[in-house]
Amino acid sequence: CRDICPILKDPAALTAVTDLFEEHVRKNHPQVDLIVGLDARGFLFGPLLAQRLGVGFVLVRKIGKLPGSTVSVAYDLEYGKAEVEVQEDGVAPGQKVLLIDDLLATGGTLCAACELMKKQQADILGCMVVIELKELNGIDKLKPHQVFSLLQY
Ligand SMILES: O=P(O)(O)OC[C@H]1O[C@H](OP(=O)(O)OP(=O)(O)O)[C@H](O)[C@@H]1O
Ligand SMILES: Nc1ncnc2[nH]cnc12
Repeated sequence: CRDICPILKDPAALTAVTDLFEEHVRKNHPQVDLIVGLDARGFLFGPLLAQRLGVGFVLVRKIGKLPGSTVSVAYDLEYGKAEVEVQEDGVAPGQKVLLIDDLLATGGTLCAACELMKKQQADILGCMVVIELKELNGIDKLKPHQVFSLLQY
C-alpha cells in the first residue's frame, strides 16, 4: 500500500512535491487557467499548487457534497460503482485545466473527472499525480490525456 501521509507530515517533502509540480506546469503548461483537484486527497496538493501558479482551484467531489447546480459522471470501481461531480459554473467552456490527485491506480477516478471536464467543454491539458501504480495501467485508460507522476511503483 502506497500512501502520501509521510509527505504531508514533513514540510520539506511537501514543499519539494509542490516545487516539482510547479516546475512541470511552468515548463509544459504555462497557459493553464485552473487546477482541478479530486476528492479527497487531490485537495491536499491542488490548492498549494494553484496558489503558487496564481490560478484558481476547482473541486471534483464524490456525489452529494457540493452546493448548487452540479454536473456528474458515474464510473465503475474495482468493486461497485461511484459518481463524481463538479459545480456547473466551476469550469467555463474553453478553460485550460490540469487535474491533480494523490495516486493513479486503475485510472477510473481520473478518467471520470476527465469526462466531467469534457461535459463542461474544458480544454484538458493533462493529469498529475504524486504516485503512479504502474502495474494497473491507469495511464492507458487515460489516453489520450497525459499523466505526469512524481513517483512510480
Ligand atoms: O485510479 P483509481 O483506481 O481510480 O484509484 C485512485 C483513487 O483512489 C483513491 O481515492 P479513494 O477512492 O480511496 O478516496 P479518498 O481520496 O477520498 O480517500 C486515490 O486517492 C485516487 O483518488
Ligand atoms: N493507496 C492505494 N494503494 C493501492 N491501490 C489503490 N487504489 C486506490 N488507492 C490505492
